[in-house]
Amino acid sequence: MDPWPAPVATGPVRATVAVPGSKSGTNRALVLAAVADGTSRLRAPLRSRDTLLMAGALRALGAEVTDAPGAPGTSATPGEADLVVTGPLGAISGGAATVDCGNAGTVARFTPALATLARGDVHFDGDPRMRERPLTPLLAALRGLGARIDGDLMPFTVRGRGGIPGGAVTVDASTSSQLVSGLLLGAARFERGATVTHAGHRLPSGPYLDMTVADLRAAGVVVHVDDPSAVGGRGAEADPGAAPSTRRWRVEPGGPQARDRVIEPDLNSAAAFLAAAAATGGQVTIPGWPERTEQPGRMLPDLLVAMGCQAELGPEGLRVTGGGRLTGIDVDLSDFGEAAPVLTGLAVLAESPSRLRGIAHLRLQETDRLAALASELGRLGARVAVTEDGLRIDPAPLHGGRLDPHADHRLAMTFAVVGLVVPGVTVDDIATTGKTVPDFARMWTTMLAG
Ligand SMILES: O=C(O)C1=C[C@@H](OP(=O)(O)O)[C@@H](O)[C@H](O)C1
Ligand SMILES: C=C(OP(=O)(O)O)C(=O)O
Repeated sequence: MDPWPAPVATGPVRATVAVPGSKSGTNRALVLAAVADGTSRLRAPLRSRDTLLMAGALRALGAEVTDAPGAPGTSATPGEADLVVTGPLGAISGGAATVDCGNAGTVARFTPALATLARGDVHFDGDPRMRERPLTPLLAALRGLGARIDGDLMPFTVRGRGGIPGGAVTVDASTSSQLVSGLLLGAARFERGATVTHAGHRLPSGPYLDMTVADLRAAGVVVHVDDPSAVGGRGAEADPGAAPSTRRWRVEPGGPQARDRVIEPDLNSAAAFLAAAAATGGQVTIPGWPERTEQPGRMLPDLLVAMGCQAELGPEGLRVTGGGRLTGIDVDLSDFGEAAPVLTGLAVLAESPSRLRGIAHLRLQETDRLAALASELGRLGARVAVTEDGLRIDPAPLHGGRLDPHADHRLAMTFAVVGLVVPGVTVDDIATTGKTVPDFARMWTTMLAG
């Protein structure tokens, strides 16, 4: 396929952009609904590669997942249908099932625990990259809770026996918070629930663990969380002198209950559109921006303000106004690594250097994000250096070039942002954005048309 010519903004971008639902919210809600006894409804869910893969996985495991007309006004995307889920999963047809995880970390890490509840063999596989992403600590922990699993990495097979005893287990989630979420989300269906202790040198993406706990509690599951300040920091990067981070969760057996919930807009998906305002000195409004949320994207307004923008949350949503000049930032993104690509895109346009820290785990995501950002933006003349735990970006004059997003949705969106102000940027495989933002290219053109 021909590369996508990133459109150049002819002036400051001014637009209101309704972004689709949260990937993390949709996939947690799907999992909890599939494990619950009864029928749940998700309003304004995300329909993208990652959530369709999740729906497919849950169907394979015996849940019913169907589309139903949505109530007007609930979705940022007009006409978007609800998802109706009937659980509990467990009955798999023919005694065996296959789960395709694609390159969705949430599918690969959240569904193996559910497969232990089914009766039969469940084979897991995914994109070539998913075979390289961390899973071993999760599979070892599930074995510790009583599961039978063949394999330590993808592909692997869970030999489901209709349930597992559960109990206490320790897992090193330094490479991904999803390794803990994947244990907690199924644990209420284990006979004795689960007590999960993280022991490792860091725990990235902490807000996603808070989201997991909040969603479990909202579905009626009893979860106890040890005070993180009492047991060590979280998000702290590996430092030989630092105390290892420890955190513990206890999920009691029982539940979750079926429920009806509205999925928030995906604040990570909003990032590229807000960055368009920052890059061009324009103004972009995201309707439906929540006043309170577990999504780490709540940090975006402050990050953009630190780079020279104004941000205001009002009745129309979050409005970000670019200041015309961008300043570099020095920030620890261990809680919010997903912001790193787009912030790097802005940092290469900034007048002063930037330092993004606390994101060593990005090496293990959709691609090695640190290496790919440095090499691809380097093709435009940008000075992006990989450090032990992140990136250092120094100002440099930029020119056009052809960029490969390495099958990473956030890299593709980042390159679109840079292309707004650097003529001659083309992006291979812009459709890779469909992992979380279906129709990104059309949304981008519509934004530019105001
Ligand atoms: O639990 C979740 O929904 C997510 C957790 C994070 O993963 P890591 O902990 O691997 O960073 C995040 O990057 C991912 O996009 C979504
Ligand atoms: C890291 C990400 O995804 P995944 O859920 O596949 O880990 C992401 O969306 O930035």
